[in-house]
Amino acid sequence: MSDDSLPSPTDGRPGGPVAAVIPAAGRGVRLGPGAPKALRTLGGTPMLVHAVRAMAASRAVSLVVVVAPPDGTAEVKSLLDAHPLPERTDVLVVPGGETRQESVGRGLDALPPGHEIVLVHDAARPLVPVDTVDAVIEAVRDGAVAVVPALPLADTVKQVEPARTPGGPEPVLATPDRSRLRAVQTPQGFDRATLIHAHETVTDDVTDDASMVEQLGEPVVTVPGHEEAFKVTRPLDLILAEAVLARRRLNDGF
Ligand SMILES: Nc1ccn([C@@H]2O[C@H](COP(=O)(O)OP(=O)(O)OP(=O)(O)O)[C@@H](O)[C@H]2O)c(=O)n1
Ligand SMILES: C[C@](O)(CO)[C@H](O)COP(=O)(O)O
Repeated sequence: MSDDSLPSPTDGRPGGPVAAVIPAAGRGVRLGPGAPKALRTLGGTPMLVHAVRAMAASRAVSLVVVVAPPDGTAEVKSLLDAHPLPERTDVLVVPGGETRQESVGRGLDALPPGHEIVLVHDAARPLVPVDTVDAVIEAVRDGAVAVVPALPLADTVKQVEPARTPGGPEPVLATPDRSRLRAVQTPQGFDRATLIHAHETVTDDVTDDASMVEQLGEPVVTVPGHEEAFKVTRPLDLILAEAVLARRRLNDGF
Protein backbone atom coordinates (compact mmCIF):
# COMPACT_ATOMS: atom_id res chain seq x y z
CA MET A 1 0.00 0.00 0.00
CA SER A 2 1.48 3.38 -0.87
CA ASP A 3 1.66 6.30 1.51
CA ASP A 4 -0.78 8.18 -0.70
CA SER A 5 -3.48 5.51 -0.63
CA LEU A 6 -5.19 6.86 2.49
CA PRO A 7 -7.64 9.54 1.48
CA SER A 8 -9.40 11.85 3.94
CA PRO A 9 -12.94 10.71 3.13
CA THR A 10 -15.67 13.29 2.78
CA ASP A 11 -18.58 10.87 2.52
CA GLY A 12 -19.46 10.64 6.21
CA ARG A 13 -16.92 7.94 7.06
CA PRO A 14 -14.48 8.82 9.85
CA GLY A 15 -11.62 10.61 8.21
CA GLY A 16 -9.04 13.19 9.10
CA PRO A 17 -5.91 12.73 11.09
CA VAL A 18 -5.27 9.63 13.18
CA ALA A 19 -3.74 9.53 16.68
CA ALA A 20 -1.68 6.60 17.95
CA VAL A 21 -1.38 5.78 21.65
CA ILE A 22 1.72 3.74 22.46
CA PRO A 23 1.71 2.05 25.88
CA ALA A 24 5.38 1.79 26.82
CA ALA A 25 5.24 1.76 30.61
CA GLY A 26 5.77 -1.98 31.15
CA ARG A 27 8.85 -3.36 32.91
CA GLY A 28 9.41 -6.33 30.62
CA VAL A 29 9.64 -8.92 33.38
CA ARG A 30 9.48 -11.81 30.90
CA LEU A 31 12.41 -10.35 28.97
CA GLY A 32 14.60 -10.56 32.05
CA PRO A 33 16.60 -8.04 34.08
CA GLY A 34 17.57 -4.71 32.57
CA ALA A 35 16.10 -1.36 31.60
CA PRO A 36 12.31 -1.06 31.06
CA LYS A 37 11.57 -3.08 27.92
CA ALA A 38 10.63 -0.11 25.70
CA LEU A 39 14.02 1.46 26.35
CA ARG A 40 16.07 -1.59 25.41
CA THR A 41 17.80 -1.27 22.10
CA LEU A 42 17.29 -3.04 18.80
CA GLY A 43 19.96 -2.39 16.21
CA GLY A 44 21.31 0.31 18.54
CA THR A 45 17.99 2.22 18.70
CA PRO A 46 15.50 1.98 21.59
CA MET A 47 12.53 -0.29 20.89
CA LEU A 48 10.17 2.60 21.67
CA VAL A 49 11.74 4.74 18.94
CA HIS A 50 11.17 1.92 16.43
CA ALA A 51 7.53 1.67 17.53
CA VAL A 52 6.97 5.44 17.32
CA ARG A 53 8.56 5.54 13.87
CA ALA A 54 6.38 2.62 12.77
CA MET A 55 3.25 4.66 13.59
CA ALA A 56 4.63 7.88 12.10
CA ALA A 57 5.43 5.99 8.89
CA SER A 58 1.73 6.17 8.07
CA ARG A 59 0.91 9.51 6.48
CA ALA A 60 -2.47 9.41 8.22
CA VAL A 61 -0.94 9.52 11.72
CA SER A 62 -0.47 13.10 12.91
CA LEU A 63 -0.12 12.54 16.66
CA VAL A 64 1.66 9.90 18.73
CA VAL A 65 0.96 9.75 22.48
CA VAL A 66 3.70 7.79 24.25
CA VAL A 67 2.78 6.39 27.65
CA ALA A 68 6.10 6.22 29.50
CA PRO A 69 7.19 4.47 32.69
CA PRO A 70 5.95 6.83 35.47
CA ASP A 71 9.49 7.56 36.65
CA GLY A 72 10.84 7.78 33.10
CA THR A 73 8.91 10.54 31.32
CA ALA A 74 11.86 12.94 31.23
CA GLU A 75 14.13 10.23 29.84
CA VAL A 76 11.57 9.28 27.19
CA LYS A 77 11.09 12.93 26.20
CA SER A 78 14.80 13.47 25.68
CA LEU A 79 15.07 10.19 23.82
CA LEU A 80 12.34 11.26 21.41
CA ASP A 81 13.91 14.71 21.03
CA ALA A 82 17.07 12.94 19.93
CA HIS A 83 15.15 10.88 17.32
CA PRO A 84 12.95 13.40 15.49
CA LEU A 85 9.88 12.30 13.49
CA PRO A 86 8.54 13.60 10.19
CA GLU A 87 7.27 17.20 10.54
CA ARG A 88 3.66 16.09 10.09
CA THR A 89 3.74 14.07 13.36
CA ASP A 90 3.46 15.56 16.86
CA VAL A 91 4.47 13.63 19.97
CA LEU A 92 3.16 13.82 23.53
CA VAL A 93 4.62 11.91 26.48
CA VAL A 94 2.49 11.04 29.52
CA PRO A 95 3.15 8.82 32.56
CA GLY A 96 1.71 5.31 32.57
CA GLY A 97 -0.08 3.22 35.19
CA GLU A 98 0.15 -0.13 36.93
CA THR A 99 -1.40 -2.14 34.10
CA ARG A 100 -1.44 -1.92 30.31
CA GLN A 101 -5.15 -1.05 30.47
CA GLU A 102 -4.47 1.83 32.87
CA SER A 103 -1.59 3.07 30.74
CA VAL A 104 -3.72 3.11 27.60
CA GLY A 105 -6.42 4.96 29.58
CA ARG A 106 -3.90 7.66 30.51
CA GLY A 107 -2.90 8.00 26.88
CA LEU A 108 -6.55 8.40 25.89
CA ASP A 109 -7.03 11.07 28.59
CA ALA A 110 -4.22 13.08 26.99
CA LEU A 111 -5.70 13.08 23.47
CA PRO A 112 -6.58 16.57 22.24
CA PRO A 113 -9.75 17.02 20.18
CA GLY A 114 -9.60 16.44 16.45
CA HIS A 115 -8.68 12.78 16.03
CA GLU A 116 -11.69 10.57 15.31
CA ILE A 117 -9.58 7.47 14.74
CA VAL A 118 -7.26 6.15 17.43
CA LEU A 119 -4.68 3.39 17.15
CA VAL A 120 -3.33 1.60 20.21
CA HIS A 121 0.07 0.07 19.56
CA ASP A 122 2.41 -1.81 21.92
CA ALA A 123 5.91 -0.36 22.18
CA ALA A 124 6.80 -4.04 22.38
CA ARG A 125 5.87 -4.53 18.69
CA PRO A 126 8.60 -2.34 17.19
CA LEU A 127 8.72 -3.84 13.71
CA VAL A 128 5.13 -3.67 12.49
CA PRO A 129 5.18 -2.76 8.78
CA VAL A 130 3.42 0.43 7.63
CA ASP A 131 1.12 -1.58 5.34
CA THR A 132 -0.39 -3.25 8.40
CA VAL A 133 -0.85 0.13 10.10
CA ASP A 134 -2.54 1.51 7.00
CA ALA A 135 -4.77 -1.56 6.60
CA VAL A 136 -6.08 -1.05 10.16
CA ILE A 137 -6.74 2.65 9.54
CA GLU A 138 -8.47 1.94 6.25
CA ALA A 139 -10.80 -0.60 7.88
CA VAL A 140 -11.84 1.98 10.50
CA ARG A 141 -12.34 4.55 7.75
CA ASP A 142 -14.52 2.00 5.99
CA GLY A 143 -16.84 1.99 9.00
CA ALA A 144 -15.54 -0.60 11.49
CA VAL A 145 -15.56 0.66 15.10
CA ALA A 146 -12.77 -1.70 16.17
CA VAL A 147 -10.13 -3.45 14.07
CA VAL A 148 -7.42 -5.94 15.03
CA PRO A 149 -4.59 -7.31 12.88
CA ALA A 150 -4.76 -11.08 13.22
CA LEU A 151 -2.86 -14.19 12.13
CA PRO A 152 -3.84 -17.87 12.07
CA LEU A 153 -2.18 -20.04 14.70
CA ALA A 154 0.69 -22.37 13.87
CA ASP A 155 0.30 -24.49 17.02
CA THR A 156 -2.61 -26.56 18.27
CA VAL A 157 -4.07 -24.92 21.37
CA LYS A 158 -5.28 -26.76 24.49
CA GLN A 159 -7.53 -25.41 27.19
CA VAL A 160 -6.18 -26.63 30.55
CA GLU A 161 -6.84 -26.59 34.25
CA PRO A 162 -3.91 -24.43 35.45
CA ALA A 163 -1.26 -26.32 37.46
CA ARG A 164 -1.39 -26.04 41.26
CA THR A 165 2.39 -25.65 41.41
CA PRO A 166 4.57 -23.96 38.78
CA GLY A 167 5.63 -26.51 36.16
CA GLY A 168 3.18 -29.12 37.49
CA PRO A 169 0.92 -31.20 35.24
CA GLU A 170 -2.11 -29.45 33.78
CA PRO A 171 -5.14 -31.57 32.90
CA VAL A 172 -6.31 -30.84 29.36
CA LEU A 173 -9.96 -29.84 29.23
CA ALA A 174 -10.50 -29.20 25.52
CA THR A 175 -8.89 -28.62 22.12
CA PRO A 176 -10.58 -25.63 20.43
CA ASP A 177 -10.99 -25.75 16.64
CA ARG A 178 -7.78 -24.02 15.51
CA SER A 179 -9.27 -22.88 12.21
CA ARG A 180 -11.49 -20.46 14.15
CA LEU A 181 -8.75 -19.03 16.38
CA ARG A 182 -6.51 -16.06 15.62
CA ALA A 183 -3.50 -14.49 17.32
CA VAL A 184 -4.09 -10.76 17.43
CA GLN A 185 -1.51 -8.03 17.24
CA THR A 186 -1.34 -4.27 17.38
CA PRO A 187 -1.92 -1.57 16.23
CA GLN A 188 -5.58 -2.04 17.02
CA GLY A 189 -7.70 0.71 15.46
CA PHE A 190 -10.84 2.30 16.86
CA ASP A 191 -13.48 4.87 16.42
CA ARG A 192 -12.32 7.26 19.17
CA ALA A 193 -15.68 7.63 20.95
CA THR A 194 -16.19 3.86 21.08
CA LEU A 195 -12.72 3.23 22.53
CA ILE A 196 -13.10 5.94 25.16
CA HIS A 197 -16.54 4.63 26.13
CA ALA A 198 -15.07 1.12 26.47
CA HIS A 199 -12.27 2.37 28.72
CA GLU A 200 -14.76 4.31 30.86
CA THR A 201 -17.11 1.32 31.16
CA VAL A 202 -15.15 -1.93 31.32
CA THR A 203 -13.40 -2.65 34.61
CA ASP A 204 -12.51 -6.34 34.08
CA ASP A 205 -8.85 -7.20 33.57
CA VAL A 206 -8.30 -7.63 29.85
CA THR A 207 -5.21 -8.14 27.72
CA ASP A 208 -6.19 -5.98 24.76
CA ASP A 209 -8.36 -2.96 23.96
CA ALA A 210 -10.53 -4.70 21.38
CA SER A 211 -11.86 -7.07 24.04
CA MET A 212 -13.15 -4.04 25.96
CA VAL A 213 -15.11 -3.02 22.88
CA GLU A 214 -16.37 -6.62 22.56
CA GLN A 215 -17.69 -6.35 26.11
CA LEU A 216 -19.77 -3.35 25.04
CA GLY A 217 -21.41 -5.62 22.46
CA GLU A 218 -19.84 -3.68 19.60
CA PRO A 219 -18.44 -5.55 16.59
CA VAL A 220 -14.69 -6.08 16.25
CA VAL A 221 -13.23 -7.16 12.91
CA THR A 222 -9.85 -8.43 11.78
CA VAL A 223 -7.48 -7.43 9.00
CA PRO A 224 -4.48 -9.57 8.07
CA GLY A 225 -1.67 -9.24 10.60
CA HIS A 226 2.02 -9.57 9.79
CA GLU A 227 4.63 -12.01 11.13
CA GLU A 228 7.05 -9.12 11.70
CA ALA A 229 4.56 -7.41 14.00
CA PHE A 230 5.35 -9.99 16.69
CA LYS A 231 5.61 -8.87 20.30
CA VAL A 232 9.04 -8.80 21.93
CA THR A 233 8.19 -10.65 25.11
CA ARG A 234 10.94 -13.18 25.89
CA PRO A 235 14.72 -13.19 25.24
CA LEU A 236 14.38 -15.21 22.01
CA ASP A 237 12.09 -12.51 20.59
CA LEU A 238 14.91 -9.98 20.90
CA ILE A 239 17.21 -12.21 18.86
CA LEU A 240 14.51 -12.59 16.21
CA ALA A 241 13.86 -8.83 16.16
CA GLU A 242 17.58 -8.11 15.70
CA ALA A 243 17.64 -10.57 12.79
CA VAL A 244 14.59 -9.00 11.11
CA LEU A 245 16.09 -5.54 11.49
CA ALA A 246 19.46 -6.66 10.13
CA ARG A 247 17.74 -8.19 7.08
CA ARG A 248 15.75 -4.99 6.49
CA ARG A 249 18.91 -2.88 6.71
CA LEU A 250 20.67 -5.19 4.27
CA ASN A 251 17.73 -4.98 1.84
CA ASP A 252 17.60 -1.19 2.20
CA GLY A 253 21.35 -0.98 1.57
CA PHE A 254 22.36 0.75 4.80
N1 LIG B 1 1.73 -1.06 33.23
C1 LIG B 1 1.96 -1.26 31.94
C2 LIG B 1 2.22 -2.56 31.43
C3 LIG B 1 2.48 -2.71 30.07
N2 LIG B 1 2.50 -1.63 29.26
C4 LIG B 1 2.83 -1.75 27.85
O1 LIG B 1 1.97 -2.66 27.20
C5 LIG B 1 2.66 -3.28 26.10
C6 LIG B 1 2.41 -4.79 26.08
O2 LIG B 1 2.74 -5.32 27.33
P1 LIG B 1 3.83 -6.45 27.58
O3 LIG B 1 4.46 -6.94 26.38
O4 LIG B 1 3.17 -7.42 28.50
O5 LIG B 1 4.94 -5.60 28.33
P2 LIG B 1 5.40 -5.69 29.81
O6 LIG B 1 4.26 -5.49 30.75
O7 LIG B 1 6.52 -4.74 29.89
O8 LIG B 1 5.94 -7.22 29.88
P3 LIG B 1 5.99 -8.21 31.10
O9 LIG B 1 4.58 -8.68 31.32
O10 LIG B 1 6.91 -9.28 30.66
O11 LIG B 1 6.51 -7.42 32.29
C7 LIG B 1 4.13 -2.95 26.25
O12 LIG B 1 4.47 -2.03 25.23
C8 LIG B 1 4.23 -2.36 27.63
O13 LIG B 1 5.22 -1.33 27.77
C9 LIG B 1 2.24 -0.36 29.78
O14 LIG B 1 2.25 0.62 29.05
N3 LIG B 1 1.95 -0.20 31.11
C1 LIG C 1 -2.38 -6.26 23.09
C2 LIG C 1 -1.68 -7.54 22.73
O1 LIG C 1 -0.42 -7.25 22.16
C3 LIG C 1 -2.49 -8.25 21.65
O2 LIG C 1 -1.90 -9.47 21.34
C4 LIG C 1 -1.46 -8.45 23.90
O3 LIG C 1 -2.70 -8.93 24.39
C5 LIG C 1 -0.66 -7.82 25.04
O4 LIG C 1 -0.45 -8.81 26.01
P1 LIG C 1 0.63 -8.61 27.15
O5 LIG C 1 0.64 -9.89 27.93
O6 LIG C 1 0.19 -7.43 27.94
O7 LIG C 1 1.92 -8.42 26.44
